Amino acid sequence: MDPGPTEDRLLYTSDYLRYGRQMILDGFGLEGQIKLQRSSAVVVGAGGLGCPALQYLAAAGVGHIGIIDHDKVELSNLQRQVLHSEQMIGKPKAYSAAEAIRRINSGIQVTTLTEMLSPSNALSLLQPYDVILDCTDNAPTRYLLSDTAVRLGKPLVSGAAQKYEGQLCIYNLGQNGPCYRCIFPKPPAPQAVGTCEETGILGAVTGIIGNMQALEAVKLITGLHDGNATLLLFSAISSPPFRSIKLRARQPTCPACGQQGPKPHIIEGTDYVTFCGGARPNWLEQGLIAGSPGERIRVEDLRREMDLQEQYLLIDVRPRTEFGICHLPGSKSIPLSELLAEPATHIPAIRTTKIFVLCRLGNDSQIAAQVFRDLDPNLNVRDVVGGLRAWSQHIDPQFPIY
Ligand SMILES: Nc1ncnc2c1ncn2[C@@H]1O[C@H](COP(=O)(O)OP(=O)(O)OP(=O)(O)O)[C@@H](O)[C@H]1O
Ligand SMILES: [Zn+2]
Repeated sequence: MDPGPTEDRLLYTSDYLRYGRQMILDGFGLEGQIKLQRSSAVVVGAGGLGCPALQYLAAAGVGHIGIIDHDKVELSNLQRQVLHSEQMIGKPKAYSAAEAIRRINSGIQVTTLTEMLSPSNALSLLQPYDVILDCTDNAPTRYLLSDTAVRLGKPLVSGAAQKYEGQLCIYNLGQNGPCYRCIFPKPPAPQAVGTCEETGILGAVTGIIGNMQALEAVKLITGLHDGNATLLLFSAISSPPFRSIKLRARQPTCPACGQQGPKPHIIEGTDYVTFCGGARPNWLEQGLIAGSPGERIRVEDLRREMDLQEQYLLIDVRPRTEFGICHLPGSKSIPLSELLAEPATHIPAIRTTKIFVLCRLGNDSQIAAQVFRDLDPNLNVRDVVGGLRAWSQHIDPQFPIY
């Protein structure tokens, strides 16, 4: 039985072995390990970025790790959210991640929170931690985290990843480091930011950024960080894949961290969703309610039309890559982007009695149907409500949802 640390043996005996490989590094040493052990870090979002970040923070021996995530594990998460497993589908991500990192390191304290971070709880939930990691996926939470980090005077290690690309930055670093608002004073339009579900993401890309978030946190805690704020840009398909931009200093006029000091009640008084342009539309629901009835067709009716053996044309307007994943038999691929670029070239091919336009969720198909109507008002065009997702839900459960 290891009696535990003493005055001249500051770690458990087994911890000298466990952490020896990093303790022998110049600039790290026993001192670095003790700093890690006495430190705390909170990871907001236990998804694609949060999982690898948590894995390395736990393995390195950060003494207290907080995990905040309100979501549950889904099958589509497992491609990149590497702490979760098939057995954990349906369970809260915070618990799943906590269990996984406790298996890696039983010597650390792990606190889980299954609440959504919001203006009313952010200060109290993040206050106990030395370093905050932003591993979330939406603009309102990014601004909220930044304002909270400024108010609490803590560094915010922020990661983002989409498609083949990633970004990494530490905000509110030291005395002069800018906050997220300094660099991005205006949020992007809600329709300009897609979720991983909409835009796609390669798992290893989130792995790279999430690992680097853990690395930056370890550097901050152990004093290895040089204190310079830079924005690191990564693209898996560019050469070279990494670029680094030196960030300007804190903006004197910034409402969060500027010279006037934070605007009073900036956290409590901000509706972050409205600030970021309002709630993102629920595309699926929107697809189910928009449009006039004569211009739309439900999947059940499409099925009947297809069975009638009459002439019809079924146009799938998803990108070709998605068409290549799965499509309905007999459907013709005309990607929306190609249709919008050169509408007229597609018109001769579609002079058929009935034209049905289809996409993944039922939104792009509405745009495409309108393009056809604008080209020729006599065309009998209807878009398929709810798209292929609805086809899978109501007609053919074997048709893949992705
Ligand atoms: N305000 C918030 N409070 C707590 N957790 C948050 C907040 N905003 C986002 N998250 C969490 O951040 C994580 C982001 O990870 P990621 O985008 O990889 O997962 P996802 O949302 O499950 O992905 P997908 O878009 O494929 O469904 C999610 O688990 C999400 O629940
Ligand atoms: Zn600022």
